[in-house]
Amino acid sequence: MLELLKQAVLDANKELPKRGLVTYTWGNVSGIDRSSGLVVIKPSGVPYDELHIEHLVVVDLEGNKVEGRLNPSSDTPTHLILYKAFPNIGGAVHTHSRWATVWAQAGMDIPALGTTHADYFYGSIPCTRQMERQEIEQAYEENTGKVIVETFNNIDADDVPAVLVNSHGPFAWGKDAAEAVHNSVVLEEVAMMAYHTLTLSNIAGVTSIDQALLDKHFLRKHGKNAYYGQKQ
Ligand SMILES: O=C(CO)[C@@H](O)[C@H](O)COP(=O)(O)O
Repeated sequence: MLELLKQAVLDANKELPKRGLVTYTWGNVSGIDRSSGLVVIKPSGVPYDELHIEHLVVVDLEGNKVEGRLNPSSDTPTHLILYKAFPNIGGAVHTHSRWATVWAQAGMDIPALGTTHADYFYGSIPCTRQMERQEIEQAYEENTGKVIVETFNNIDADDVPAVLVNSHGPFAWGKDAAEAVHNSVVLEEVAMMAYHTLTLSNIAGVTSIDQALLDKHFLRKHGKNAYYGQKQ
């Protein structure tokens, strides 16, 4: 089981540069085996074109290294907090993808402006609040996870599988590492579309997708029947 997970996490990490979501060693992908509670994650600082399966690091949910000679990603504490808080996810990804990072640096939620967004995200993609100096200076990566969970206090993480970390960049997740990367790719696309839509909207006056259209596109793709915006 763990070997299959390692291969899936390796493939997902290799997908990031293929999709143009990372430069150099930025970003990281992890996956969890829920039966054992073990997490496989990219090692810190290893270029993607040099990454091999034996480089991957295995940690438990407390962050203890179980397997691997390299250090786990510096963002490991963030990934672990997401796995603890969001029980249905099996994979998580962090990138500095350009358009999503633009929204994160501006501290702005990405509004749902069209059906491309609505097919994957049931509403705005939130940006976390700015962190306090102490949260930054002490255990930044762990506090990043905490502020993400705080942001999702009233949002179902299964319905909006992505977040923008203020002044930093996006995290996305899914049922496994591959789906987490898929959601990260779509996030980057809708971040660019939204930026340009709002730029044009000064003329067209567009502010948000019609609720019925949001319901129709999200709920039908995720096995829920829309009834005027009420999930059944
Ligand atoms: O966000 C950051 C740094 O700002 C990190 O995600 C790096 O982009 C990748 O760190 P490692 O996974 O190599 O430790």
